[in-house]
Amino acid sequence: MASAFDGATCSNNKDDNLVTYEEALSRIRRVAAPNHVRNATAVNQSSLAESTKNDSSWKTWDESETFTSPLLRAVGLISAQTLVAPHATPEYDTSAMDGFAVCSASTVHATEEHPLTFRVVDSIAAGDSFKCKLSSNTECHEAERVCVEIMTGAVFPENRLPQLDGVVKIEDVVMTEDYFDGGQVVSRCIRVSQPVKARQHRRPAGSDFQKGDLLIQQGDQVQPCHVAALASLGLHELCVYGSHKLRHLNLLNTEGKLDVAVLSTGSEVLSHSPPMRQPYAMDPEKHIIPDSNGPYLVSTLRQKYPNLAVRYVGVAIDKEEALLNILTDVLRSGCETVITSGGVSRGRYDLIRYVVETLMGGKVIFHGVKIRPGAPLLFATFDDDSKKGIDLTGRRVAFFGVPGNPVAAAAALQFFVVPYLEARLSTIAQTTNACYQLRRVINGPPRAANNMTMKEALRRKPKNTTVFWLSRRSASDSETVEITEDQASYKLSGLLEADSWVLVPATQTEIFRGDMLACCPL
Ligand SMILES: Nc1nc2c(c(=O)[nH]1)N[C@H]1C(S)=C(S)[C@@H](COP(=O)(O)OP(=O)(O)OC[C@H]3O[C@@H](n4cnc5c(N)ncnc54)[C@H](O)[C@@H]3O)O[C@H]1N2
Ligand code: MOO
Repeated sequence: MASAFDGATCSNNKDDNLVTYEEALSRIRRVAAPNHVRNATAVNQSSLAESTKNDSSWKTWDESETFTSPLLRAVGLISAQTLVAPHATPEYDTSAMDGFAVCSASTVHATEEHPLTFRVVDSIAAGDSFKCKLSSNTECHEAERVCVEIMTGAVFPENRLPQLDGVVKIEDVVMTEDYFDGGQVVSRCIRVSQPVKARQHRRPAGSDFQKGDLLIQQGDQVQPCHVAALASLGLHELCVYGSHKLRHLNLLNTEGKLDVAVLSTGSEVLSHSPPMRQPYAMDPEKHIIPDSNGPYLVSTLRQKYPNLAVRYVGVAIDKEEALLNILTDVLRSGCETVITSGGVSRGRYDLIRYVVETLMGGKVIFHGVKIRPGAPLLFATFDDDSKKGIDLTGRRVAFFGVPGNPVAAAAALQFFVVPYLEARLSTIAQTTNACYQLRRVINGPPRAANNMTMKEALRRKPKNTTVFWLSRRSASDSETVEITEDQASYKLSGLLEADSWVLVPATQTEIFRGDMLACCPL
């Protein structure tokens, strides 16, 4: 099969194909329009009554009893334990971008007119440990003019080539390949035409959680952000208050139907469901990270839409065939919406678009949005008339390929998947007279998006880009919100700090104290 990375040179198509947030939303709403309604998913009044009954029972937990709940079932319950991070994350320094690790000091004289050439000596995928192909007597100065291809999330080659301290993005280099007569590639080089800053695009070990950081406190009501944080540290269960009877209350009656399937992707990612653990993870040489996106996406959707059947499918490795097989099975299983996380940016193993579009005949509606975080988002559809047709029995399936970084995945869920599902559910309700309960009420009525006053001025933001900031509503003034400190799209600690998102439109470049901005709860 052709690789998504074929071609001797890499074009610099940067942001050319990105759509605006507004355009992306309008395309999403068009896909959710009434002519593609599957009646079978409509929920009738009696199941609504059933789930409402369950909701009220949730409030009657008994503090004299506790039980151990699987994390994915613990949302809404009250934690009976205080848990802290058992170790730091990331465990190693990792790359924030798909590109090339270079010695930043050796790039200071790089210019457009005089680009510097670096020989690519190896490639590190996320999860891989670095086995340098250079001979053991390679001198440091030689290492300054070599580079290592590195993927987002891959560990820096610190042990063997510590000089390679920063990363230049793949779209910021020109790649060349030299061939033998027989057409075989003998060496690959990159040309760098601007200086790389020391430690550029590098995520330091321990910059998300430090060992001992608080994850959840006894008495906290468990939220999806707790699920993500605990899952990212390899925790699968939580002791919660209540009787064992509660264990079954959040298993809603969705038997026989599947509306949303959630699949995480990445060879470095370890499935949250123990039976699905891939053999890859058993290799002690690999740098494995636990899946936190799958648990976050599933628990958020189950919390928001208790009447939808949301299934965690597990993890697929970054191989075309593995992705094709598992996605084909998912489509055949009758779902209406598929959400994958990871594999949509520019790395050698970012195969989602290739598999969806080229191997499965999906129609790409957009790939790349002028937003932060979450820019590489992919939205596609599958219809019965797709060229590589899998029989969808009349369904149109919406496909969201959300980016792998956890905060980017959370933003994509909130600002793209949720509007799609809301449009879809109201469409179904209108056309079938079915009644949907859109949100579970745990603590009072659903918290809607509204305008909030900014507590502080905000640094400049990129032009022409819509930004979703994690924020916290003021404890003393319910109309005021502030942007939380130290946000980055790989930091789950940022999600734990926040309780809402603030949306800064593309047209606004500066935010002053007292400005009003749209804010919606996490
Ligand atoms: N050269 C470029 N590199 C990257 C760009 C870019 O524009 N040019 N965009 C960056 C942005 S923005 C994002 S967001 C990420 C998205 O990348 P992918 O969707 O391809 O995701 P991966 O590379 O597979 O993973 C990214 C990151 O997230 C971690 N990850 C993935 N899945 C999970 C999971 N289920 N649970 C927890 N963490 C997960 C993964 O290990 C990586 O660290 O691309 C940037 N790169
Ligand atoms: O890590 Mo990326 O910035 O979506 O947002």
